[in-house]
Amino acid sequence: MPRLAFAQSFWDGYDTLEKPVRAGVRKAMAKFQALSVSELNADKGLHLESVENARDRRIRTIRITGFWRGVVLAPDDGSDMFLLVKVLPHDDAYAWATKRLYSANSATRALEVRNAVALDELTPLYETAARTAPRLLFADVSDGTLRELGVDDQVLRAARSLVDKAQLDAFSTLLPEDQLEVLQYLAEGFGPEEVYRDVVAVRRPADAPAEPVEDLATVISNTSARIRLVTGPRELEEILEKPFAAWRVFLHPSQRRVAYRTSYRGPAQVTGGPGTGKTVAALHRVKHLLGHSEDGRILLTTYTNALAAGLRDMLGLLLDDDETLLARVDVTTVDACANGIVRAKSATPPRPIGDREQRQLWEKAVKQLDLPFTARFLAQEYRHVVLGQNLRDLDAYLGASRRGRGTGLGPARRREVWNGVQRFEQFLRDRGETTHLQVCSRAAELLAGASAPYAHVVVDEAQDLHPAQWRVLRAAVASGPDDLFVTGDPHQRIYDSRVSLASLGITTAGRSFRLRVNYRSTEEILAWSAQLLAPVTIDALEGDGTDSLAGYRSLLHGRRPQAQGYTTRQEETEALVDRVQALLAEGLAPQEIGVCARFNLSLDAAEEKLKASGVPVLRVKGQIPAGIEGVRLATMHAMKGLEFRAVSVLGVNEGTVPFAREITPREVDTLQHDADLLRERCLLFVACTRAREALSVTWSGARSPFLPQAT
Ligand SMILES: Nc1ncnc2c1ncn2[C@@H]1O[C@H](COP(=O)(O)OP(=O)(O)OP(=O)(O)O)[C@@H](O)[C@H]1O
Repeated sequence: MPRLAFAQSFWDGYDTLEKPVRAGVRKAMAKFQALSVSELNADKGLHLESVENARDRRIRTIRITGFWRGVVLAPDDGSDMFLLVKVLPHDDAYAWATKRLYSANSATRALEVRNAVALDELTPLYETAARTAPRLLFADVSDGTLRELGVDDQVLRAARSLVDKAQLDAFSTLLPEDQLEVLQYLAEGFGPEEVYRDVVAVRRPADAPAEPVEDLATVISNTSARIRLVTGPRELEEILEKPFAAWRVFLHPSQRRVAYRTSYRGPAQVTGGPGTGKTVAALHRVKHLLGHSEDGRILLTTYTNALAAGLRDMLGLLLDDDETLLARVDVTTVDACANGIVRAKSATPPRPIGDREQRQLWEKAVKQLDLPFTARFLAQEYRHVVLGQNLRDLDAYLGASRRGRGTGLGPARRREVWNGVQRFEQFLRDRGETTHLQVCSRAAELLAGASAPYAHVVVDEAQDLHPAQWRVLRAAVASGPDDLFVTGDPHQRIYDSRVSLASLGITTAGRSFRLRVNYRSTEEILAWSAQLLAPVTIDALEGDGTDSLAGYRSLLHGRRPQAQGYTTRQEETEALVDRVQALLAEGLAPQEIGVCARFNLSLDAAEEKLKASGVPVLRVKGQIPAGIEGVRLATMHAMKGLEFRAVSVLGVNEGTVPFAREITPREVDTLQHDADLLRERCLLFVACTRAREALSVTWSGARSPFLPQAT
């Protein structure tokens, strides 16, 4: 009986195939499970036939419907594994099949595919131009090194003709996958040893023999990052029936390496730019940890309730809704977790108040005590210094370091601050209220004296957590192997939190990993968005040193983002309506389009105009109800964790982005001023990186100073 495997390329677009075509795929695939190899070859309906002039003699087509064909790689070496690689309309299928060549990578031993015809045609043209170029892209890397990294003759020749990264990008859809990645890493300036470690070693089977084995079945089973083997009819039915979420099955080797590492000796950290699959890695880690022991409980946290709801759904999908496993995982925010811990131990449940109410109490304290500070200054001092360091009395505050604060405070001034703090806390007690961070401090205290409730804690969106929240997480699990698994991106810090994880008893040294391949957005969207952060330095997730987006890239390509200014808000809104209409006409579903702005207020006009032109809309506040049609309208903060095929960011005006009122004046506190600006800049970055295929950024009047000059 033949065996069947699916290449990831098969799923690109599978979900958008029409029903009869999908039914045809199911019928054809069932034959691969029912017939012998010779029966398959003889089957009239399947019509498994070789392709004339194909570069790869193993390429076959099969009949799916009258008009659609499947492209299959068939074994010619006596092995029995068939690989379904594409389903396309008849002519496209033949055009695709003729040009492709599959081969085993000599270093990773995985199956790769290239457009051999296009490479042969283009390389001589680039070679001619390269002869007069002052510098070649891979001038510093020897042929020997490239070969050790798996680069073969045809790719070597192409690589030697490239002068810059833009040309490598132009070749990216033609080159074999692993070799392309090697070249991209080298082009980003990584040394050959790093490339070997991060691209080759993670894929190469541990027991790979010295000489590559060429039989198709072995090579296919070496390619788990891109190929899925089907083991039985039920599994076949399942993968063709369920909407296919590639992230459940195909992990990038760098994701697999971090998520399925048997055990870490202590806290582990995974960083990476937007869309690099950090959330996916965190979910797979939970799956791995569940398999580790029979009964340990796991806490999976993220920043907001809406994100937690999303994580819960994804975990259900990953664990096939296995109730026993799911019952062992608490998926929640740190605040909700802390609240539960405090509630369990006290007569009255904590009643945390929001930022606005806290601001009012600070104002009242300033007024009553006639303090020489603004309410905002006190609130920040309380957040960053008092709660940040968990200072409990005046002496502790008088002796505390105020690192990160931009104004010096002598002892007399500190006493005044402390009076304000006491008054603020008194107001809360009098009202029977508290704040989320106070609840966290209390929860950490309660946990300190008890046995830790969790065997493992997995943290997503870690960049936004406050030290008080980290204390809860630290206390929720005993220090030791696999205690904390933390994912986050410091470029996406949109709440004003500063932490040094080491000072909180969380050291990830030697257990820090980085993801670099973006699965969400096109390279054009990434490159454009990354420019927004080019002028600034970003502190590392763990609080020591800095982070960068070096090597961060996408394998997807598409149109360039549009950035456009308008004279009036009305014109900007009208242009938005036209853009949305055009996207809908292109075939996007309304819910695949996201529109966002700095404030809810700015979205009102857009909502009204879109509705008036007959476009269904849905305002996103918190969790999105599944299945409701409508273009999503959200603030930049609410965009966190979401993604859309097309995103329009509106009102990127001077005074709005950054929002002038949220920026501490430089003369009040220079460091806070810079931190506020950085937070707003990151917010714009987060909004833009939610786009998968199309991004448009607009403003009316003077544009935001964050937008690059060339825009
Ligand atoms: N191995 C994979 N195969 C296919 N798709 C993937 C893979 N990993 C991630 N994705 C997809 O890429 C997108 C981004 O993944 P994810 O949300 O995990 O990234 P992230 O790094 O957490 O992003 P952000 O920091 O921007 O929130 C999602 O649509 C996810 O399904």
